[in-house]
Amino acid sequence: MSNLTLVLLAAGNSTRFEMEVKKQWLRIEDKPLWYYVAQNFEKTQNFSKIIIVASDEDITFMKNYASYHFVVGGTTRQQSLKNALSHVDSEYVLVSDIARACVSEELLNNIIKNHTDADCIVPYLKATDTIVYDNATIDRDKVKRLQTPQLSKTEVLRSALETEEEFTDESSAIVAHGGSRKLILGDEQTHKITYIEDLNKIPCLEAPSNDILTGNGFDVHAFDDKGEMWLGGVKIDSDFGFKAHSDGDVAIHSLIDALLGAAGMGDIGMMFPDNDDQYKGIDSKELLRRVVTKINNFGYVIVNVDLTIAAQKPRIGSYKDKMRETLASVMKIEKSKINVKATTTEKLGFIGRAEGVGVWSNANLKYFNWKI
Ligand SMILES: C[C@@](CO)(OP(=O)(O)O)[C@H](O)COP(=O)(O)OP(=O)(O)OC[C@H]1O[C@@H](n2ccc(N)nc2=O)[C@H](O)[C@@H]1O
Repeated sequence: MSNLTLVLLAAGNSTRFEMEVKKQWLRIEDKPLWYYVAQNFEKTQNFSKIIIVASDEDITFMKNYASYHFVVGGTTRQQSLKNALSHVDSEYVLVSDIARACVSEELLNNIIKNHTDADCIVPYLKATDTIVYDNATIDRDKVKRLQTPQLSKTEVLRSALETEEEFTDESSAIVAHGGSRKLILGDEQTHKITYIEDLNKIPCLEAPSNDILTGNGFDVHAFDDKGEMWLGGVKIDSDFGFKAHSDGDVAIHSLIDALLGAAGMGDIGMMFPDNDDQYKGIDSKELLRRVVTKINNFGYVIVNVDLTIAAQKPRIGSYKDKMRETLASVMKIEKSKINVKATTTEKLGFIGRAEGVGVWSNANLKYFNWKI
């Protein structure tokens, strides 16, 4: 059906999911959930356009995976949908939530088959439990639990959403606006992922892959004949510091690049530009904290990290343990997963001439394992 646009809503902040990882970034094998869902739809239908609605930050990373049409979401599902609709120019639009991860080809074809029968085609499930509404038992045979995807006439949906009233699905807005709705039997497996325990109720989702993702980082800072020296998150007893925009902790900068590298998220300067005043003099442990939060939100878990600090001075042997403790606390991992090495360069090169310090780092990540 070539006059049909797919809109996938993935801008939710997963508040009820109550996990560090945002549900759209859970891995199915090695694919983020949003990508897994989009590819499944793409396999079953020839859409005129596929629009993914997500946050700015997510879109930056999503572009690593695919060249779909990305639209920044709004503060509510309805606003996100309106943002998407401004990019829809096909006669019909199919709207689904990424959280409904397992939409069968049969259900999708059945929705499409009925697309001319009403302004909105909606899958529903019957209510099998006794239903009490506002303390009164009601006739459960009249209760319909609506699901997505829902297929709407684009113009009908667009005008139905020109309202301040918030609706949790397209068909309710359309019916409230005087439009028609056709209900077709839905599918239990199109269950919406709202809580972490929902994941084990959905048979189509494969566990995350056991891949280990490796990244490396390298950074250098020249000595400054003034200021404090911070290295590995620890204050070094020294009468000289590093030339830098931040606190100059070259070990943490190298470690950040290794973490971002393993996650495929670019480098430290992209995330914290060294000409941005907000980072002037910043404690690099705060930068590391933000990077760890981001990689956890995007579905990664730190396995281990290893740093090599190349410096003719200062001697850091007595600081290593404190560095490991400090970094473990910031990264929320065991101290045993952090190794800090030090070496001179036998007086060779700029490091050997004690002009500055260079640090190499490696980091290993794995995917957050939700399939327990
Ligand atoms: C921590 C921060 C923030 O305060 O500054 P410092 O305290 O080190 O100065 C920065 O994140 C520290 O970023 P870092 O990446 O080490 O700085 P630079 O080496 O100057 O690179 C800055 C940006 O320029 C880009 N870059 C660098 C070298 C190059 N030949 N081409 C580039 O395009 C890099 O991708 C990086 O994103």
